[in-house]
Amino acid sequence: MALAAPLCHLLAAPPPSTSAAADAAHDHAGALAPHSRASPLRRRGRLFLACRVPAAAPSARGRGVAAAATAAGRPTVLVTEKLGDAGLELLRRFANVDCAYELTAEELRAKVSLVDALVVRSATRVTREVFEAARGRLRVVGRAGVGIDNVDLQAATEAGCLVVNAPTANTVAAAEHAIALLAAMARNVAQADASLKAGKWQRNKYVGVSLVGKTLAIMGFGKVGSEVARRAKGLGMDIIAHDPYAPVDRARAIGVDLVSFDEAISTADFISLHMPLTPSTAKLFDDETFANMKKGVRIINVARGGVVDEDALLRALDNGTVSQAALDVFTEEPPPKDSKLVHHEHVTVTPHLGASTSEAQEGVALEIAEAVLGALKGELAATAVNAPMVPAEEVKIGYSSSRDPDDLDTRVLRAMVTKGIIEPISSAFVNIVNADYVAKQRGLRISEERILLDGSPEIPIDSIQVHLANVESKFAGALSDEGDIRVEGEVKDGKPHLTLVGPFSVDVSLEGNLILCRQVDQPGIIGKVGSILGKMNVNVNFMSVGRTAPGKQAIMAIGVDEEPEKEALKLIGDIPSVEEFVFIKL
Ligand SMILES: NC(=O)c1ccc[n+]([C@@H]2O[C@H](COP(=O)([O-])OP(=O)(O)OC[C@H]3O[C@@H](n4cnc5c(N)ncnc54)[C@H](O)[C@@H]3O)[C@@H](O)[C@H]2O)c1
Ligand SMILES: O=C(O)[C@H](O)COP(=O)(O)O
Repeated sequence: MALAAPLCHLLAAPPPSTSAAADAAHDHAGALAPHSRASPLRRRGRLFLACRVPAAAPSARGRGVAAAATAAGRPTVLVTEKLGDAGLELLRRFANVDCAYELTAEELRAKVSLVDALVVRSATRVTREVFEAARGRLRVVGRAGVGIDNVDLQAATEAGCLVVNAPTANTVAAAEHAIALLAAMARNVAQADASLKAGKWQRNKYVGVSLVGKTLAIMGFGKVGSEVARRAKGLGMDIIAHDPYAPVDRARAIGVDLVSFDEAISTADFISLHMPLTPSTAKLFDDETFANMKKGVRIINVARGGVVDEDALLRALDNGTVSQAALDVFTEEPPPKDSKLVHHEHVTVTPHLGASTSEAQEGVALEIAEAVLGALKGELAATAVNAPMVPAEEVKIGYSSSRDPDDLDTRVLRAMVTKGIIEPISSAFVNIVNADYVAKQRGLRISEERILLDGSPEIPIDSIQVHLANVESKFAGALSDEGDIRVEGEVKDGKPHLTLVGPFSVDVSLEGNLILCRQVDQPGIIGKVGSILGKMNVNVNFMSVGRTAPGKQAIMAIGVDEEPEKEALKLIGDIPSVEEFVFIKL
């Protein structure tokens, strides 16, 4: 949001330097350091911030991307695996696209610092080292498919890089492949095909088993799992499913019973795996699990090789617990050439072809191209897998709006408030992706409140209030006696304006250079400050004055075109009635 970050930035004070960036901020502020005679400069206090925001205010991230795109030309997208033509064409309309397949890890690290987005499928390992090598430039990783186990999401989040996937376009393809493997395995299609091509005619050897009336357990009743269930029902199979997170109603609606893990594995004739690879599903199918299965069970895996302990599966095949397996995915891809599992006579294999239909690949490519381009434009991606979804707690942000609270997405605003608070006091780069993570890491916990107004729902947010405890302020005059800082702002003609600082009303455009000066209200101060700036060749582009009461405390907000010399700031500070001032570059 255009306003939230500058307002918070305005009030956050850099601590003693703890990093290179903080050092730089201090050095920069050396000539510009907050100055006060009357009170300690950095008082701890509470920040209360309220600002008005118009409907059309663009997101800060969006503006940043647009600005970057304008300054540096089109964004660059690196595509490291084969992508459908329609998706590539779409990407090429808005970005420079570098298709570089089969890169080594080293080559990927070398390229990634030169691109704004990276598009991968399952073969590219986007590791922490890749995000580190990107050195902050990489803004989006697009996974042209579902599984994101090849992307280090934690490292992406820490680097402020959004990860988006294409979760729906290959669902049917994967389900169809599971059914193809199920039928092929039951009827020994692959083995019989190889035998006949080798000149043999082995009708007795390849007697299969029927599917009708058999129990199929779907492990992971998500998009692919439920499509497999529908299709298998059509084959006359009885379907049970295990999924700790699947809604019972959805399963019931397609005639599937959700059962426990133990019941599923111990009663099924066929087991089809459709859960993601996560730390909790890794090697879920191990010796113990196989031992609890019905003797002679048949297993299909089009999910991820890593959910199965492949050595344990081999043992289960050898001892007859598992009579057949059909595998599209492997722990290591491609699997070693001499893999006993791949060469096992009771195992049917395909080289990770679940998503490989021309229809699915075109769909996935378009889905991911749209998501990546949207993310590069600063839009909130619906398929983001690491954007913050859960509000943090403690610092309180209130949004006054005429919109239904459910129709109010505040992630960008929350991120910008966090950015305004954290960036000036650290070397962190904060954006929509990592804001909650960085805030939590630094002990800044945020809660949000929506205040419903009577008005037009066309205007998403009318005002924002932020309560922030235990921040330090560069400008002690903004602190109330209770230790709160109150700031108000409003966006006028698309520009953020500061309208209140603590007890002082002002009207200041939050752009460019700003001197905030607190003094005792008396005639002549404006002239003195103006003449110092004039003598130093600093052009004043606006000035706004506010006071608590005649003759009491007053504030001057002065917009200046040039950054004043240290000497000019010192002279302002030396004016007897000036109690403190701060120079801010916005
Ligand atoms: N072989 C391929 O080419 C191919 C193609 C598409 C998808 N996939 C893989 O299939 C998997 C599923 O894809 P999807 O689109 O259905 O995803 P999905 O997110 O819609 O479904 C996954 C389901 O697994 C469930 N789950 C999570 N942990 C579980 C556990 N411990 N036990 C049981 N269920 C659990 C989730 O609740 C969810 O309902 C993914 O790993 C994906 O990568 C492979
Ligand atoms: O998770 C997926 O979408 C599938 O495993 C497909 O992977 P692929 O894009 O490498 O074919």
